[in-house]
Order: sequence, then structure tokens, then C-alpha cells
Amino acid sequence: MISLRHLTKTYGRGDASVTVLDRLDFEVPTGRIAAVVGPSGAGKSTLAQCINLLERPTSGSVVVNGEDLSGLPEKRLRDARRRIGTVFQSSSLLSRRTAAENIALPLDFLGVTPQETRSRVGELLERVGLTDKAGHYPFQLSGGQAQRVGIARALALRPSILLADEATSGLDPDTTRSVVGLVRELRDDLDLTVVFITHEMDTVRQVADTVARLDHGRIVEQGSLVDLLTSHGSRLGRSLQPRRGHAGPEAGTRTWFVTYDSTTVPGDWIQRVTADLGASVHLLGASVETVHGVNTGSATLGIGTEDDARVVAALARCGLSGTPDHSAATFGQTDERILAGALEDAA
Ligand SMILES: Nc1ncnc2c1ncn2[C@@H]1O[C@H](COP(=O)(O)OP(=O)(O)OP(=O)(O)O)[C@@H](O)[C@H]1O
Repeated sequence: MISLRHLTKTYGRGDASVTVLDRLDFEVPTGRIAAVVGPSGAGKSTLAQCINLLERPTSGSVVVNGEDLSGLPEKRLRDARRRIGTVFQSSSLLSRRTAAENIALPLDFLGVTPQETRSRVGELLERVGLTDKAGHYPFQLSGGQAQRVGIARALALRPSILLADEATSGLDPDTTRSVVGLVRELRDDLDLTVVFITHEMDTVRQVADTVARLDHGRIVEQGSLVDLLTSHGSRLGRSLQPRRGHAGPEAGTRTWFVTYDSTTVPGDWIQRVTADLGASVHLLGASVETVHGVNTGSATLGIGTEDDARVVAALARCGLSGTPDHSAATFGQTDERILAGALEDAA
């Protein structure tokens, strides 16, 4: 469990000082994956560095598994840091060391016997699926493999906390999915508490149990991923929605933007809404995913009725929330076309 209380980090002094974290309160229960998102410069990396005490907070406390790390003297702090593994963007492996030697680094520093190190490194390589790459140097590894080595190294000292700071940035979507899958698997097997810092909302939807938005050094919004995905009123909830394009509307229909507003939207909702309205319902675009067993997402529809209130009610009966896009209403366009046709006929 990680518990941050009134955490403040100020760099510099006097007029030149910058407060990056501002009396921030944040909690991650044991065994949960908390994603932290926020604009560039919001303080996400500083937050990670304060959790693993690479940066000393200016004030406030960092409590990990019941122990307040912020007040510890340097020697005890070094011991406490071993319980926190960190993975960075681009894995920061040492180029002159093989994958196995990189993973062994924290064990070497600790003076673990060579035999014990070999066995632990072998175990970790197997865990991250890279036994056959033990003797490869970083330049011989793909981005995803290097990141797996970084994760194995972070876990070398059997930490209970894993901090991932932009660990999947720069990886392609398939590699990201596999690294994220590994993080979730390790969390399940080792009961890790994970703070996952990222700016990629697709990754957040894959990895997180909870999401917090950091802005100007404070957590300004947070909640469970599933709650946020069905709460389109919140800025964080909206930003988590996948965005896709959609086809143009057909004549005689009005364009509606529909979001999954409940955790129980039936799979056949389009048929149900069509039957309920007794009007045509065209699917113009959709992005729907199952996140933690719950269907979530949004769709763009062309609906052949002008009775907005009935549409809203029919959608709500399926757990959906809908807004008509009046700028794309084709009833008006149809009228214009009819008028244009009539004028042409008259001419
Ligand atoms: N050592 C330092 N001295 C002074 N200012 C710093 C220091 N480290 C970070 N900052 C400032 O703190 C602010 C937050 O930086 P941080 O790297 O934590 O943001 P971030 O949210 O991780 O940004 P990004 O998404 O761009 O990586 C920035 O304005 C940065 O310039």
C-alpha cells in the first residue's frame, strides 16, 4: 500500500523556487494498479521520484506498507528503496552488459553470491519470457524485449511496489499490449502494488484498476477505471474514451453521439433501440471494448426520427447516453436538397 499525505516538492529557493507537487494526497491499495495521467510538466515523474525517495519531499509523507519513508535516515532509506522497483521509458539498460548482467545489477550491488544471482536472474528471465536472450546485449533486443529486461531488473530485489514511468512510451501497440499484459500478470502473481505513469489513454484502459489525473501538482480527479469509463460527465472519463472517426450520415437521419453510460449495456442494443423507436438506426462508427469484463465505449448513429426525447429515452433504456449532433443533421440537408430540386424543376 502506498499512501501519500500532503506531499509537497519544491525545487529551488526564494523567488526562483517552483512547487511541482502541492500538498498532494494519493493512495494505492496493495495489489492494485493505479495509472497516473496528466499534461506534460504536471509533476508525474517527480511524483514517481518522491515515491521511491530518489527525491526527498519538501514536506508531507510517503508511507509504503505502513512505514513512513520520508523521515528515514539515509541507511534505512536505502533498505526501504529495495522494496520499490522502478521501470523507466526506454528501460535504461547498460549497453555493455548483457540482458542477464543488467538484471543482475541490483543483486551485484547488494553483494549477493554469484550462485544465488545466477539462479535469481534465471528465474526472472523466465518470468519475463526471455530465457533465450540472456546473453544478448541491449542493441540486440527489440524495444519490447529491452523493456521486459528493465522490468525483470526492477523486480530483482523482490519489491512489493513497482513504479513504471512512461514504460510503454515509444513502443508499438502490440508490444505495448504485451508489456502491459506482463505487468498485470506480475501484479497477480506477486501481489505487486503498481503506479503506472503514462500519457497514453489506450494503455491506461488496458492496464489500470484506478486512474488519477495530476494537474499543477495535485490529484484533481480520480476513480476506478470502470466508473470513469461510464462517467462521461467527468473530464477524465471523457479523455479515457477511445476516439475513432465515423461515416457521414444518410439523408433522412440525424447523427447521434452515443456513449456507454452503464456497466450493463446489452450486446444487442442496436436492435433494441431500433425496435423501441420503430425507426431506422444506422451504425456510422463505433469503438467498443471490454474493460475488466465490462463493455464500454461510444458509437455514432444515424437515427431516422426527429423526436429527440424518444431517442434519448430509448437509448437510456439500454444504459446509453445520447446527444444529437445538430450540426450534422441531415433532415435539414434533405429539406435543402428538396428545395434545390424544386428550384431546378421550376427553372
Ligand atoms: N530538478 C529539478 N529542478 C527544477 N525543476 C524541476 C526539476 N525536476 C523537474 N522540475 C520541474 O518540475 C515540473 C514537473 O516535471 P515532471 O518531469 O515531474 O513533469 P511530468 O508530468 O513528468 O512531465 P512530462 O510528461 O513532460 O514528462 C516541470 O516544470 C519541471 O521543469
